[in-house]
Amino acid sequence: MIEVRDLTHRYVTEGRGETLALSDVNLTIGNNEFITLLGPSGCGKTTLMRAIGGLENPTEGTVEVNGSRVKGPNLDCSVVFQNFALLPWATILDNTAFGLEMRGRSKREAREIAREFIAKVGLTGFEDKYPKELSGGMQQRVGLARALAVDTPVILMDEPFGALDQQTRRYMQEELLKIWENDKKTVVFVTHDMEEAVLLADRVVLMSARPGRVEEVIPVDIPRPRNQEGIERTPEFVDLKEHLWQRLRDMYRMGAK
Ligand SMILES: Nc1ncnc2c1ncn2[C@@H]1O[C@H](COP(=O)(O)OP(=O)(O)OP(=O)(O)O)[C@@H](O)[C@H]1O
Repeated sequence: MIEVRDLTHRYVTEGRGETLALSDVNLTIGNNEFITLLGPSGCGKTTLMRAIGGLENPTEGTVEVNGSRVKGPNLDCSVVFQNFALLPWATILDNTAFGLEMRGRSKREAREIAREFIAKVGLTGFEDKYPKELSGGMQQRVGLARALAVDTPVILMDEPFGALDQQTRRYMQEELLKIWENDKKTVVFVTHDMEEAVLLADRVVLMSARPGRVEEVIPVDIPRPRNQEGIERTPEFVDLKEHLWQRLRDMYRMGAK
């Protein structure tokens, strides 16, 4: 369970003043829940995700993960970044094994587990390649394998498919859903794509324009397993998308005034 209480975050940049990124955010996320954070650009989605992972120390308020207050990088969470964040000098196998070694596994054990997760994301045969030899979609599969391999109860994903072309993105969304449905974990997934937010989520957390607040929490009661083609035809999907679009459009209009 993740408990975010009264979270406010201000970035202070020397000589350029302060940015109030989040204001009084409250949110409870259940175990094994898939949450998407959606909101206008710059509303603080990444900041909230980083605060949950202990990568950002909030100005006010608290985050608890499984009953423990987060005070620094949190070993209960693994992160998948938009730009993959792979080590360019390490092979796919070593990139995937890295987090396991950091958590104290022997090299042999880490590599064994890494191979299993490389297979899960469909990259068997690429273990000895380097990141630059792989397409963007394949690199992000490595990012996913690395995050899954450490087997944390929480996975934080910061627009992980944002840099991919539309087809690859769709494929990756479906792969992620399959993996998550087989081995559920708590996922906090940042996106600015309404369709992606609805396709993946148990609940969509809609945030207001900066300073980010929780504007609305919207349950997605569309049955799983889901895929893009199937879901697009459901009236629930169409209605949710329309609702989100109206809310976001209002926020952009307010921002433009
Ligand atoms: N390290 C930083 N120093 C100063 N300001 C920052 C820093 N990181 C983020 N900000 C500012 O805080 C606000 C929230 O940023 P954040 O990246 O959390 O938003 P976001 O909703 O994830 O944005 P986007 O959808 O554009 O990726 C923005 O105005 C951003 O410019």
